[in-house]
Formats: sequence, structure tokens, C-alpha cells
Amino acid sequence: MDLMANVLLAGGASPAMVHSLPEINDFTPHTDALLINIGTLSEAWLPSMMAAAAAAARSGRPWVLDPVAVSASDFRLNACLQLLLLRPAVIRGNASEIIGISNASRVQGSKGADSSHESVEAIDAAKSLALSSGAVVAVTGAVDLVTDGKQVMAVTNGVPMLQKITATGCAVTALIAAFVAVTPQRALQATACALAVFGLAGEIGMATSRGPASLRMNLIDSLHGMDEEAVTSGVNIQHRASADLSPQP
Ligand SMILES: Nc1ncnc2c1ncn2[C@@H]1O[C@H](COP(=O)(O)OP(=O)(O)O)[C@@H](O)[C@H]1O
Ligand SMILES: Cc1ncsc1CCOP(=O)(O)O
Ligand SMILES: [Mg+2]
Repeated sequence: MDLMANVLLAGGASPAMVHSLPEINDFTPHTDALLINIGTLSEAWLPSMMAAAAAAARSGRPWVLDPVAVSASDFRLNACLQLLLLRPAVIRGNASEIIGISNASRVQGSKGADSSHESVEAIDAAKSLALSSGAVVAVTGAVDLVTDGKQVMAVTNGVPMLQKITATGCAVTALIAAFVAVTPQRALQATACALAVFGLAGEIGMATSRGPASLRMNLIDSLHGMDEEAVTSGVNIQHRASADLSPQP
């Protein structure tokens, strides 16, 4: 929650972390987008998540789902399948998470929040999930892939060290929600841009980092200090044919 909120602030958004059911009606009118992250899912929080997603959907606000460790337990998988019925605008996960939620069954060998697959292995699952749910689906990894079920965009910004900081996936999903809030009618492009900007912040931050802890700090600083010139010269977003999904320079 710390990294997610700080990434949102550095990116120019205004986060509020809310768990309580009685607060949803008060918060919803003030939101431009909602993020549901099941990282620390509990029986007590699930009804709030369902109610918040329903309130967002009812009022035409985009909401974004991060299915953290969806394959690790039946409880998480069933919660995600219920949440999917409330029509998220975007779903962002690592490859194992997207394969699990797309197949509506737990990936064998899944041990938790980290992926045991490459993003390119999840492209068919991502497309199928996008078509069945109506959401834009993003799979992150060495190359980030974003699809609406037809088009595929590939983002190659980022550094491997991002995997060594907990909640970078959660944080980039939060940034996606902020970008989608600005251009809700262009969720595919907003998602690709958020992934590219986050990855670029990682690249810039890595230049002055010694390891995960300093990268965590420098990532936030880089995002905060990023100007238009840095974005336009640094982002790497391409349309990709399905047959050509390997990382490119
Ligand atoms: N090998 C890699 N090279 C560059 N960037 C990466 C690599 N692996 C992950 N990332 C980046 O790290 C962030 C978190 O992605 P990921 O590790 O897939 O999510 P999660 O933390 O949910 O498992 C994303 O911005 C992604 O692009
Ligand atoms: C370690 C852990 N356990 C529950 S949530 C969480 C963080 C997951 O973050 P990410 O999906 O960004 O790796
Ligand atoms: Mg994750």
C-alpha cells in the first residue's frame, strides 16, 4: 500500500486507500477511478471490494483489477471470478496470474505472488480473458503485453531489478488506474502508456541505484521528476503481431 500510494502521488494522482464498507458511498463520488488489489485479501475485505467495484460500475467510473496470487488459493480465485462479473476496465497481472484467472482454474505449482511464466506465454490467455470479460488485459514481465482481445501492444521499458522490489506490480496497476482515469475511452492506450512510464522511471532510477532498496527510492524520485521530453524520448511502445512477441531492443 505504501509503494502504491507513493507511486500514485509521484505520478500526479491523489490516492485514498479505503477498506471499510460504510465509507464506499462517501468516497465513490470523489473518485475518477478505482483500483481493487487482492494482495492481502480477507473475508472481511471482500464484501467492501465487491461493493466498491459495483458502485464504480454503476456510476460509470473505470475500475482496475490486480489479481495478486489468484492461483494460490480457491478463495482468491473465486473472489476474482466474482469481481470479473462487475466488469473491470483493465486487468493487470503477471503471466501466471493472467493464465489462472483466464482459465478460471488455479495454475498448478503456483506458490504465491511471483510468476512462474514469461509474459509471452500468457498472450493467448490474455486475449481470451479480454474477449470474455470486456476488459483490457495487461501481462507484465520482461516485455509487457496489453490487449483488448484483438490488438496487442508491447512495452519494453523496465529493468529486471523491479522484480526484486515487492509491490512493483501492484504499483504499476495503480498507475494504470490513474492513467485510465484521464482517458477512460482509450483504456488500451492509457494502460500501455502507464506501463511504459513506470518502466522508464525504473530505467532512470536504476542508473543511480545499488540494489532494490535504492531503486525503490529512485523509482519514486524518477517518476516525480519525469518531464515530457524524458517521456517522449524514453518510452518504447509498439504494436505487435501475435507471431512476434519476443522482447525486442
Ligand atoms: N525481466 C524484466 N525486465 C524489465 N522489467 C521487468 C522485468 N520483470 C518485471 N518487470 C517490470 O516490473 C514491474 C512488475 O511486473 P511483474 O514483476 O511482472 O509483476 P508482479 O510484481 O505482479 O509479479 C512491471 O513494470 C514490469 O514491466
Ligand atoms: C508479497 C505479497 N504478499 C501479498 S501481496 C504481496 C505483494 C505483491 O506485490 P506484486 O504483485 O507487485 O509483486
Ligand atoms: Mg502482482
